[in-house]
Amino acid sequence: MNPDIKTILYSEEQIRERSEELGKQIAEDYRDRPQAPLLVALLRGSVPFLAELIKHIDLDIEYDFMDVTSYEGTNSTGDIKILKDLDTSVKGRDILVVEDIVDTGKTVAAVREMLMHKGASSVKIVTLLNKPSRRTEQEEPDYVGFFVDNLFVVGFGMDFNQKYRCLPYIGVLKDELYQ
Ligand SMILES: O=P(O)(O)OC[C@H]1O[C@H](OP(=O)(O)OP(=O)(O)O)[C@H](O)[C@@H]1O
Ligand SMILES: Nc1nc2[nH]cnc2c(=O)[nH]1
Repeated sequence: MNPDIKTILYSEEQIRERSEELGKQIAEDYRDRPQAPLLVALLRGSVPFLAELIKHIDLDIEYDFMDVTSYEGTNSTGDIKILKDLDTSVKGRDILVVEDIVDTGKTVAAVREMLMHKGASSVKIVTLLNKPSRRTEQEEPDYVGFFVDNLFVVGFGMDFNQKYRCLPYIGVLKDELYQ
């Protein structure tokens, strides 16, 4: 275990199993749609979850990336900036936004609005973690891996000042490191 980690909340195995359940559920829910969904993964945090999830969605899906950010350290600035937009057209498509965590909900609220504005047929959200205690927007993800309390978590894509994204599990840092 990384020496900076105080507690592991979800292990690699738990994440894999839950991603498999979510992938199967998503495949079932979209099976009868005329076209398979376009997965829109939000850089950078969602990459490990996207990689795990797509193994388990037995449909002819496509994926693309957007990079939007609002965080500095552990604080949301509330100001969403697009750093990279999609290369794929969303017009008339069912979109499934892939997130590592929904916290205040500001990121998914802004992305949902942008995608609907560009003519998506539907926008749903799949997130590995849901932290409803800090929600400020009326956003409820459609598919949730796990719930977390009001803790700043790292690992499996999630960073603290760009560190710890590559840990294969989700954990909490030792108190003295959150400065
Ligand atoms: O619900 P919210 O309060 O908006 O927070 C959730 C967002 O915060 C993190 O992104 P960040 O902007 O840190 O970018 P990253 O994915 O590159 O780490 C995370 O990946 C979510 O996208
Ligand atoms: N790494 C990380 N990023 C976040 N963005 C919003 N909430 C969190 C969190 O708990 N951890």
